[in-house]
Amino acid sequence: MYPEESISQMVSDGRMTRDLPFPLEEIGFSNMSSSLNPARGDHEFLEDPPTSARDEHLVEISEALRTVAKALRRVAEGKASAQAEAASWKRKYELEKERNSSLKHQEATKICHSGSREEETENLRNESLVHDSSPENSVHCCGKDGICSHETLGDGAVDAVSNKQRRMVTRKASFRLAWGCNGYSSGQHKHEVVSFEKGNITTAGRSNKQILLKWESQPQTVLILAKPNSNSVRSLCAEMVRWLKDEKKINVFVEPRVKIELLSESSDFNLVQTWKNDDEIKDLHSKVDLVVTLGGDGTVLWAASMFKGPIPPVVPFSLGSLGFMTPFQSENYIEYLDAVLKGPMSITLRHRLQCHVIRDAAKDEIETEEPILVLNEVTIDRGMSSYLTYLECYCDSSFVTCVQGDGLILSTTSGSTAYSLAAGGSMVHPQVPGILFTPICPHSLSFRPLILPEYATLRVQIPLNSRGQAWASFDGKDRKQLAPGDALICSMAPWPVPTACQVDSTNDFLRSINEGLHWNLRKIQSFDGPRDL
Ligand SMILES: NC(=O)c1ccc[n+]([C@@H]2O[C@H](COP(=O)([O-])OP(=O)(O)OC[C@H]3O[C@@H](n4cnc5c(N)ncnc54)[C@H](O)[C@@H]3O)[C@@H](O)[C@H]2O)c1
Ligand SMILES: Nc1ncnc2c1ncn2[C@@H]1O[C@H](COP(=O)(O)OP(=O)(O)OP(=O)(O)O)[C@@H](O)[C@H]1O
Repeated sequence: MYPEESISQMVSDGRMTRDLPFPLEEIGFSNMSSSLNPARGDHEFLEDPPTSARDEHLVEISEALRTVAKALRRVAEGKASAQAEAASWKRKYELEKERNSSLKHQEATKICHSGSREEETENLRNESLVHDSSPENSVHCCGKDGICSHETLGDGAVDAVSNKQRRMVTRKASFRLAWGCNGYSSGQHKHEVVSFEKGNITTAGRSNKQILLKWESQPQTVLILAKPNSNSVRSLCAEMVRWLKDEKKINVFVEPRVKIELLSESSDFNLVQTWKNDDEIKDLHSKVDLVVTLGGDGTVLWAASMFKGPIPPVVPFSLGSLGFMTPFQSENYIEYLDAVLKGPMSITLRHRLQCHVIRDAAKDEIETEEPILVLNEVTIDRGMSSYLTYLECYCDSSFVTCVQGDGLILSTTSGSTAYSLAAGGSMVHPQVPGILFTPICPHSLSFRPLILPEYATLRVQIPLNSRGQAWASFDGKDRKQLAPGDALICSMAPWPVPTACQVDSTNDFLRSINEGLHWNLRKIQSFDGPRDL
């Protein structure tokens, strides 16, 4: 392929270096082509170098080129040993390049970095490779639709061949993480949770940090929602309205029923605001800074159900029997409300589920214009039917299972301590994002509850061959009949319910399960008895 007599010609016309697998300039043989002067007969050294070198540099070049030329000839002849030689030259080139690059950056790094020697070496190694112009590193990362791993890793392995304890550098393929949301690429908000360290995925921050709400301007308007038919609630409500108006100069909204009750007590409550129809309720979120609930968990659910979109922070006062979501004691309402109105306050962002019912008759059409939002759960059960429910369940496009039993609960983590708990589901901290999938009395020994990720979309289908109907209920209310062929679609809603904490999310949650549910209550075993010595 390369006849010996033509090598000098190939050097002078550039073919020799063009066909090399790497540029010789990069291992220190700079300006090789220009150093060779055919007119002077330099290229003739290649075949017959002089015993006394005219120029040290040219001797170096000629030796290198003779070796390469030999290797190339043998490669052309298909000899395995020549391939190994070429590979060894390539390897030398890579090591040389790495060394040069390290040396080049060392001075600069000495000035810029004050880290340890190991860190410096690691940084240099990474830096030299990141700045490599090879195709896999030339991809520009950190685009707007995701995050990239654009770092590389020195693996620290010892090069046994050279036996020089050189650390080999392996290249780690870069990649991009992108978050899809209903077909759209988005998720910049996820960047705080995931990062890359030397190309490896790590969690940089977690979402379990306590959330604080700080007012940027003074709250002006409070909506009070009160449990009906309770004398204690009625009298506390009247007292609270007076205090808010007289002491705090705050506008107060109450439900029309409550306004009538207040007015029957005194005309002083004339200035309390209310609404006339459901359309006005839709605008409440833009008028109200804070919602106060007086009742039990059901009143918190009631408050959440009034807001089909964004909902202002809720301060739940306990006037019920359990009060899992109502950490504030009504006796101390002045102290608590004072602190809340001043801020900052810890809040729990309680996720809600949004549900759509799709009728077989109107496939692909959503029955209600607005989704039904639930704070606790949506339940699909057998209602009055005496047959087993038969529900086909899908998570995104994957089949999950068939539920044959009394029904299925799709619950938020806030609802995990309500119906789902009674059906055998786990108790989950309300700040954990997820959807609980809990069967009700499944007629199967192996059916255990699941917790699915918060981004999942669940579909519960009543098969056409189901023997009975099913009923869906939303936070225990608004029952809807589902006929064979109908489906319920459920996913995380974009509007969580921010509820004020008495201490913080975790403290309030643990206090509720201990004091409300008497979780793991057991007498402590006495020391008085047999024990390890
Ligand atoms: N077998 C059961 O446990 C069962 C049956 C039906 C409904 N429920 C629950 O009742 C809820 C409706 O509540 P309601 O007050 O309108 O009805 P309700 O008056 O019948 O009260 C139900 C009970 O559930 C408690 N509860 C509600 N939400 C809770 C939560 N997130 N964590 C812990 N306990 C909670 C309430 O304090 C109350 O004691 C439904 O969302 C459902 O979760 C439970
Ligand atoms: N403002 C309201 N208007 C209409 N119904 C309400 C209102 N507040 C609460 N309810 C309903 O009243 C019922 C009981 O409310 P809640 O759970 O708050 O009281 P409770 O049953 O005494 O307390 P607990 O749930 O702690 O036992 C619930 O079904 C709830 O939906």
